[in-house]
Amino acid sequence: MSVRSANTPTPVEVKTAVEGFRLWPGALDAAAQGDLVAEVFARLDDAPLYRPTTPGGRPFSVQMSNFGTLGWVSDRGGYRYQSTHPETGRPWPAIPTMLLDLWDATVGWTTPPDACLVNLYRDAAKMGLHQDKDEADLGAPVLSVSLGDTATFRIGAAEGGRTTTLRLDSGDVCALTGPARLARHGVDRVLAGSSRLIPGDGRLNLTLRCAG
Ligand SMILES: O=C(O)CCC(=O)C(=O)O
Ligand SMILES: [Fe+2]
Repeated sequence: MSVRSANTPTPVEVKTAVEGFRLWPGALDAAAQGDLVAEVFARLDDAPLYRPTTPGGRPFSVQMSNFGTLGWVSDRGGYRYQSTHPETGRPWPAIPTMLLDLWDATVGWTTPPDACLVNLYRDAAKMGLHQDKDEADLGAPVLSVSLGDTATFRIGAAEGGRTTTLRLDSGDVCALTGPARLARHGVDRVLAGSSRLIPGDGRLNLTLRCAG
């Protein structure tokens, strides 16, 4: 198990407008980060990254794919989870065991995740403020792993009010739990060149969810 302090994880409860945003700074050491990136890219041969469009028809700046029995997709038909890749029609590859172990070591939620969204931020890609609310059980946490370039992440209450900005560095793991499960959040920018971890550069974000 390559999760640092997996037996006694010590999350930091980050003070934001809403309680329940937890951060494990440096949860993955350099070796674990390298292993995970290799596992992810091997699976992306089967489930290639693609650029979804919003329901309004605008392409996302982030490239996406998924692992697990369900994957998050967006197109003119709306946001939803489905069991196959929209471009290849094939089932999504399995979630890497390392990520399932990380889920067990951190969020304290006994049901394993069935969905892992892969987000690749290259160039000026970013993600606008949104809520994660397409999952069947909105009580289950969302666990997010950051790899590669540092992100400027913003989080606020479910509706309106002030937002808090923090940096997510490579190897950091965070979770939306409890009242923060429906917090608005997004990535304002990615600091290009802050890491050399990702083949072709950029930032890789993996989010684990109980979708179905
Ligand atoms: O890239 C990130 O850190 C956030 C990703 C995210 O919010 C999402 O995929 O719903
Ligand atoms: Fe999100």
